[in-house]
Amino acid sequence: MFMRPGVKWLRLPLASRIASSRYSSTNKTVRGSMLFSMARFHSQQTNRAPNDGSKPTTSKAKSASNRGKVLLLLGLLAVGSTIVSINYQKNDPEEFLDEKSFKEVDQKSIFTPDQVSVIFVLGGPGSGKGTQCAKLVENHHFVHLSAGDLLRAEQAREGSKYGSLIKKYITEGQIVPQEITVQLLKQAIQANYNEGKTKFLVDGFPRKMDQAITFEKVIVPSKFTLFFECPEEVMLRRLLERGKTSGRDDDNIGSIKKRFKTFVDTSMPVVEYFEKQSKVVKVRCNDPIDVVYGHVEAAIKDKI
Ligand SMILES: Nc1ncnc2c1ncn2[C@@H]1O[C@H](COP(=O)(O)OP(=O)(O)OP(=O)(O)O)[C@@H](O)[C@H]1O
Ligand SMILES: O=c1ccn([C@@H]2O[C@H](COP(=O)(O)O)[C@@H](O)[C@H]2O)c(=O)[nH]1
Repeated sequence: MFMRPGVKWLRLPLASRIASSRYSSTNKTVRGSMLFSMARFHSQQTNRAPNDGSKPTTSKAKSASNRGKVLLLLGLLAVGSTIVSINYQKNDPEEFLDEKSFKEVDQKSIFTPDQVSVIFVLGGPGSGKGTQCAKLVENHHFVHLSAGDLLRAEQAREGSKYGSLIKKYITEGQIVPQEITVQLLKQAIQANYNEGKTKFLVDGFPRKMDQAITFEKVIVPSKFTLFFECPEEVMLRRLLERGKTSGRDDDNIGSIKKRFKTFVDTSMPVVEYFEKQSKVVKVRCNDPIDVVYGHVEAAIKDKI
């Protein structure tokens, strides 16, 4: 019900998808121009007089008409091939970015990494992201932006046209369409930046490949990702405990199971994507809160 187009395609390794799509498109373009060259070559060949001194055997008119047909055929093939090439070029991650402004190829990010530093904080539901971010804020004066908190605030905001949609996605453990979340983050970062704040922990985001690509393209490339590794049974225990008082729509066993599945299927590919860029710092989170914080400090001390 909440599946969006392109999900299957996104399951393939990103690098190979980009590579294969670019390879195909380049090949098709090359093939298109090769056909034009072949047509030109054919035309040159048929216009040349035989070099044995004999007269051409066919009439001028017939030969011109045949040449015309061949050129037309080759021209059509070239045009068709170019169209195929353009369609191949569409088949890259940006195909899944729904909002026009997010698709603009030449769009520069609003901030450079020198102006604004963003650390993504990822980990399974209940792994302790929010808890550890609070400690980092105390000690390093980061601005903590939790994508989940921003969505819940938008859901609760009077007059929000997205309220019921957000509630549905959150209860189902699904990822809210990126346009909403990226926009909320963009506004929050911009507002803080206007007040002179430049260091951000973006918690629980990006949860899906399209978000990762859009955020880095439209707002700012991330510095690195802090990733909390935690066994599922530990996270389950913590969330059920939190659910006794949190009042969250998704801290119940039904939603928690769905969130775990979404985490594995949809969010882990994001971690793998950044890992390939050597931009992931992993922290073991199955220890008491202060011990985990010790791991966090040790892991990031040379990176902030
Ligand atoms: N190291 C820890 N040991 C025991 N309990 C913890 C630990 N870290 C966090 N908790 C508790 O587990 C619950 C979940 O923690 P927290 O809200 O920080 O996780 P989260 O990763 O931000 O979750 P979500 O993604 O669902 O928002 C909280 O009740 C918190 O107090
Ligand atoms: O980028 C995001 C982040 C979160 N969501 C939705 O919110 C809930 C709760 O997130 P927490 O980080 O656990 O507070 C999550 O399960 C998603 O449904 C999102 O859609 N996109």
